[in-house]
Amino acid sequence: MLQQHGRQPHYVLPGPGAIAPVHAAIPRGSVGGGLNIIGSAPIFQRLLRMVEAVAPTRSTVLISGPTGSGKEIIAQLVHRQSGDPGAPFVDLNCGALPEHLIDAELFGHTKGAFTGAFNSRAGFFAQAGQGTLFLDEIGELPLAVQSKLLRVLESRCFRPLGGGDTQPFNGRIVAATHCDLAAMVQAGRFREDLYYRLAVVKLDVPGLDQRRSDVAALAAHFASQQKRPIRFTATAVERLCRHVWPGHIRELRNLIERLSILAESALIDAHSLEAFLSAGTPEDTDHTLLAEALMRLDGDDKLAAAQQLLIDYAMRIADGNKTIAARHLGINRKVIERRLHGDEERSNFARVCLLEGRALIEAARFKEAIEVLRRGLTLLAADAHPGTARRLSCDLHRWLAISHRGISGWQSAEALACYQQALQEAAALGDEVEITALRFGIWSSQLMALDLVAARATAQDMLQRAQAIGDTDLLSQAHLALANTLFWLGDYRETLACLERGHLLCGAASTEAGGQGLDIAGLSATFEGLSYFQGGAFRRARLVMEQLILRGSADNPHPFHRVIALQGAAWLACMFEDWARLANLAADLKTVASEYGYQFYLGVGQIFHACALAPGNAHAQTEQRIADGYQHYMLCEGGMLFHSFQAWKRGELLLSAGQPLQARQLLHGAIEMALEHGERAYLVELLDMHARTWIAVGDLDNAERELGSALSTAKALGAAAGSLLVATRLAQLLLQRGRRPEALAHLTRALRSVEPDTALPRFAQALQLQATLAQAISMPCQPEDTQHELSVEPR
Ligand SMILES: Nc1ncnc2c1ncn2[C@@H]1O[C@H](COP(=O)(O)OP(=O)(O)OP(=O)(O)O)[C@@H](O)[C@H]1O
Repeated sequence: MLQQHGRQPHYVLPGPGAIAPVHAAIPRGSVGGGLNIIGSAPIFQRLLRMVEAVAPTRSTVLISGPTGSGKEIIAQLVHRQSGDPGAPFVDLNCGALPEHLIDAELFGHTKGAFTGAFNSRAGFFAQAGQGTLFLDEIGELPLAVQSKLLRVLESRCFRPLGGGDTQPFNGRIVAATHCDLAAMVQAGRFREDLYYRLAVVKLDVPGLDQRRSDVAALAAHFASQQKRPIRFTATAVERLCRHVWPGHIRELRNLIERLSILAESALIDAHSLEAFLSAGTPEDTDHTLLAEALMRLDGDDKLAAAQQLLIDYAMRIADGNKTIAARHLGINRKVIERRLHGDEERSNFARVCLLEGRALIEAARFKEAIEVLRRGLTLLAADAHPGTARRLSCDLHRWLAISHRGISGWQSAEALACYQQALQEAAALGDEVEITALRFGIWSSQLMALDLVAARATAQDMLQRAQAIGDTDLLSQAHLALANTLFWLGDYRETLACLERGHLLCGAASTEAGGQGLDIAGLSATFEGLSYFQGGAFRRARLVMEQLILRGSADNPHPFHRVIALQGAAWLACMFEDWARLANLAADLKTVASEYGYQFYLGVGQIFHACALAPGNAHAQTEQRIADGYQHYMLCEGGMLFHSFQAWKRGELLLSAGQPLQARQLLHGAIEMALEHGERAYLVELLDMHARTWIAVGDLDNAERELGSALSTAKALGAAAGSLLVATRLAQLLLQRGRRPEALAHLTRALRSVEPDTALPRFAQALQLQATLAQAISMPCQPEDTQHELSVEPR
């Protein structure tokens, strides 16, 4: 966003009117600091000599002079001729900051100092360091802030909002004003003590009317800077020198810019100059054509639209200077102010809505966030500044998408529509960071639709963009997206490697929600733990589960983080077949999810709760509960993720309930779907369960064949936990068929590839079977041989 306040535009940070510092690093000893300051009039030369004398001292300086006369350029000169011109020059227009933000901008704030302070931020005093803090339009500073500024000048230290240590201020203050500060003191609108503190040295910049002899040189200087340089005839120069310049040097500079763009000839004579000097008299304009053009303006109220058009135009040619714009329009400055104020008000309210919405999302109050963010969008609809509106609209849509996703799951149609709208705005703004962040939303929809190939491509693209930008948050999000996708693709080893590359392994991940309203740390831990488990690193998987249980406890004040952690912990408890623990975790998950309206996670809770009843209380109704949880809550808008997991568990329940044919039918469909989509995360478990349906009906040949192919699949995927499951089943079958040595070989190999964990039923069972087999064929087993293959160590 560019902001023009009667000076060269400065880049403005995406906050309400905050002006980013301009850091001037000037080579020592450059004459005039390389600023190209023009002026040989005696009054101006006197000013330059004063600057030269005062600059090397650390004295506070007050610069006064009419708008556009060159106060800022003189402030820069003071800085550049000071002892340390390489230090920062921080430029702050006091009139451009909303009153409620001035404190935070000046003094900085700590994280959480106020609603919306998601991070701590250095203020302008801190940014100025040993350099210069230029306080332009100091007369606009509210009285309350004046006393705080006075305290800094007196004590030479300041304290950021929200606490923190007092910090020293070692820089220099240069203030400027076009107001008569002494008169303001008389009127009680400016603190007298502050006035004297600031005006230690006072520099008066003369208006152009006091240095007419410089007009020709200034005109030539600006003319030479134009893309199409122009020249003046002698009479034209003489006309320029006679002209009255209420906007002073800025007005002269703007006129020359206009001439360079619009004048027919590059040589300006007095005649062509006159038309530009008396701008605004449309004698030659065809009034009908003009009126017709105005009638075509957008909106119902053409009068208001025409007025806005004129004000925008006047502001543009006056370089943002309201006084000059008002003069161009022949109206009072207040009319312009009121008009602009209306637009700014709306933008500011929309911005407040954005901040409020974000705070509500942070507190996981998604429903309320949606209301507030929508209100912000309504306010924006009438905004007159397309750039500002677009940025705000993009932000509002992104956070709306996140809120919808929080409630209805990642495949929510509303969320998708909001992401798409935000992406359009970001593309129009050419904002690469935003475009990258928004790809996260697109990735999540692809993931939920089980379009894993596309999801992996999007995550990789996001990662490349994030690396090019070098943004830490984006890098974490991209690594999480890729790791998550790799897990579902069944590549557990790469999942862990990706989490490690993104510094997301347990303990390393930040506890922040991240820019996507997510719990990056909780989700990373979940996929880390699950990958360890599938890879047979049971000890490490248990450690992660314990951490997730802690994170999901009632001590965690953030409900959304709790839900994510409870989901991860329950998922792992389910894998470890720790039914008592799973029952508690699933119950907590359901309670928090229903209290805060997280439909998706309510479904997850219901599935895990049903799983916890297995295997003792298994019956067909329990299977129906899982199906319900999946259908009603998780499949919102057609999402299919989690499909293989729930089918595996439902198959198991149907089998335990004595319905092998139904189980086989269900599992068959699930295997087909998993193969079609490349969703291999639970493929081995599905194949194992499918083989069990053959055992249940006594068809051991088919069962043996299928267990053999399940074992090969597990090996190919590096699914050591799956191998153990299948090898045990195969060994039981082979034992039944009298092929003990073969059975023992399978079992020993599978046990070697996992970390020992006697609390895990499938491990204990395998170990016991191995002992039985070894004894039966009189061959001692060697459990101490066990070793596993995963190499990534936990943090
Ligand atoms: N002596 C000079 N030589 C060359 N250019 C100048 C000179 N003085 C001012 N200018 C140019 O004129 C324009 C207006 O100057 P500047 O912004 O410093 O005015 P100002 O008095 O600070 O304005 P405001 O009252 O809005 O703060 C700038 O583009 C600046 O570079």
